[in-house]
Amino acid sequence: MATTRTPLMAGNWKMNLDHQQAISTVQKLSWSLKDAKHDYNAVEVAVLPPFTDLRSVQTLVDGDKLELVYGAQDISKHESGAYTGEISGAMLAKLGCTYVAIGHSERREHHGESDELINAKVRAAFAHGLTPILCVGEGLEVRKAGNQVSHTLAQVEAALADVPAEQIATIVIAYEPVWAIGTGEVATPEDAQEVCGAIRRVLGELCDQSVADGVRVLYGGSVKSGNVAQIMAQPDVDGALVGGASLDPEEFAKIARYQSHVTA
Ligand SMILES: O=C[C@H](O)COP(=O)(O)O
Repeated sequence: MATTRTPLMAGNWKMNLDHQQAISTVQKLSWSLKDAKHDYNAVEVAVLPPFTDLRSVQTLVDGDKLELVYGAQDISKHESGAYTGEISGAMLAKLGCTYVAIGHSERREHHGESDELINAKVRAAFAHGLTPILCVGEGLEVRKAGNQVSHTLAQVEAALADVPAEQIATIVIAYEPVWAIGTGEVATPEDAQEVCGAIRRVLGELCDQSVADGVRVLYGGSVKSGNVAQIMAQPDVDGALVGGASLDPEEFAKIARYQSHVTA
């Protein structure tokens, strides 16, 4: 079935760059993309800075009328109140966020986030008009046992429990094998396709195939300008969630311009 899915390149800065560095990084990124005459309608570009940078990024994006979009790296499941350190969906929406990453493996591992909590966060994001970038993926032991597909699909199903099909239709899912994150060990294009294709199949079972065919499934894990084109050539990979390489605006611009590597 011919389905148009606009690729998304999202840069997850993790706990890097203060609010001044954020401004200069976004400026350099937008200049690089402008110099390359980047078509944002053809490949959407997003950055996910730390919470403390969001107001600065919002001011720059609004002031300079930049076409790139931005989001947060996490969200509270709560609406408001006595939850010290938490950031609500309403706060993120007020800052003009488009996206919010939910369930990143670093939050699952270092902050004990359960599938139940991740499901609550997905529902909180939708309640405030934010688009979740739901992160899923297996660790090395699961991969070695050959259980990467069943493990990842179980995460997807748990995160989307009781989420209506019309919301699932707008979600972004990022498949990030944990063993490939920040290690330089990128999954092969075939590895990425195996799991991304399986994610689309399970979305078809949860909703229907026309919904599944419209959902963007990203790959994340040691993506760089030198390997992005091969990964993007896979039929069920619709973009990348980029960590370390997104801190270098020129490198991230090259990743967003992956099509130029193909035609170069
Ligand atoms: O959110 C991004 C992923 O964790 C990938 O990080 P990485 O590109 O540094 O491997």
